[in-house]
Amino acid sequence: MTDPVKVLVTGAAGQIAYSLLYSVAKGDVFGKDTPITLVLLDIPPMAGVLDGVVMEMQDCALPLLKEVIATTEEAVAFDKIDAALLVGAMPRKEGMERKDLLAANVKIFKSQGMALDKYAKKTVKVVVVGNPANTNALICSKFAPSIPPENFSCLTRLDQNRAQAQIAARAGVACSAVKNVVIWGNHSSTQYPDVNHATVEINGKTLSVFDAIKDDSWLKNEFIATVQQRGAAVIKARKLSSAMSAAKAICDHMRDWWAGTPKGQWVSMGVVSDGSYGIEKGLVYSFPVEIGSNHSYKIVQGLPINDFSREKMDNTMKELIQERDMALEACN
Ligand SMILES: NC(=O)c1ccc[n+]([C@@H]2O[C@H](COP(=O)([O-])OP(=O)(O)OC[C@H]3O[C@@H](n4cnc5c(N)ncnc54)[C@H](O)[C@@H]3O)[C@@H](O)[C@H]2O)c1
Ligand SMILES: O=C(O)CC[C@H](O)C(=O)O
Repeated sequence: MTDPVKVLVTGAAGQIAYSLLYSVAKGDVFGKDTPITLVLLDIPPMAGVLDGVVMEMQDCALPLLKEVIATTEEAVAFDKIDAALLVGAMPRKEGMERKDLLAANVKIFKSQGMALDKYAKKTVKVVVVGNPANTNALICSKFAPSIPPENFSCLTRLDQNRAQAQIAARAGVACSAVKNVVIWGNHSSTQYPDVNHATVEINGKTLSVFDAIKDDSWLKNEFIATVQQRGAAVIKARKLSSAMSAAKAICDHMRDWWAGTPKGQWVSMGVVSDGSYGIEKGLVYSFPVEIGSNHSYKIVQGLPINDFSREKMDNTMKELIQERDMALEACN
């Protein structure tokens, strides 16, 4: 067995963490033979709940789980970590836009960026889940200047999974038959789920999504709106934001980052823009990425972008520029 991977989960007393911790600790993310040290961070009023979570982790009797460290102090939480799953933040309530959370949540990510800079390994891989996830990741990276910007990401895999599932249901196939759906931009209602480069396998034949679905109007309207509004629909129905599906998506995101993507397939991650596809440099924008075996990703290059896509990609970029400016103001 290899050395344990030290994994921090913030918001560890919250609802996403309750679904997430078990999957991480049983080997779904870092490999079935990789021992795990789990670090759980939450705020002091949640210390009692955190104790209960630790008891349950112990009671799962998981062979890969070497140690659980529960804390309410960032200096302890971020110490020499290999991976950070930054979930802890306020969730949106019905009627709020995700950017309404910005002022409250961005300060958490400034503080955690500084803690990453000071205490974490320089190779740490960070996924920001707390909303507004893209802008929180940007702030986190900005306040951790000693860690390479490419080590920061935000979660848009939930949007990818939602898009894939919608296409699969419409085509009457399993989700695994749908490949290379792209989520561009912000994890918000301006995101652009793009199926122009995606394929569906039906009866052994690989078809474009447009040929498989044969309903361009649905693909250009209802499909996009459903994916963009899915988070809000879940909040309306559950009176709580998505948790089980979010936890699954966090596992998918970090597993692929750790182990790499299959040849010819890409996944969507919010990453720091290098200017690809005309997206302003420095924004944390969701792109299609291919990931190698050494935990390093490349933004997929050269995808043809039609006018319909261009408008939607620019629209979600504009929202991210506004969020960035508001966040920087809130941090000062
Ligand atoms: N990017 C995505 O796809 C996605 C999907 C679902 C939810 N989310 C977001 O994830 C976040 C968490 O959602 P949830 O449903 O688990 O919320 P929750 O309220 O159930 O749990 C959040 C936890 O974070 C803790 N917390 C608050 N401030 C903290 C801090 N400074 N350090 C550590 N912990 C802190 C809270 O005490 C709480 O226990 C929300 O912002 C939500 O909007 C993002
Ligand atoms: O705030 C929301 O829209 C819901 C939480 C989450 O971002 C999601 O997509 O389910």
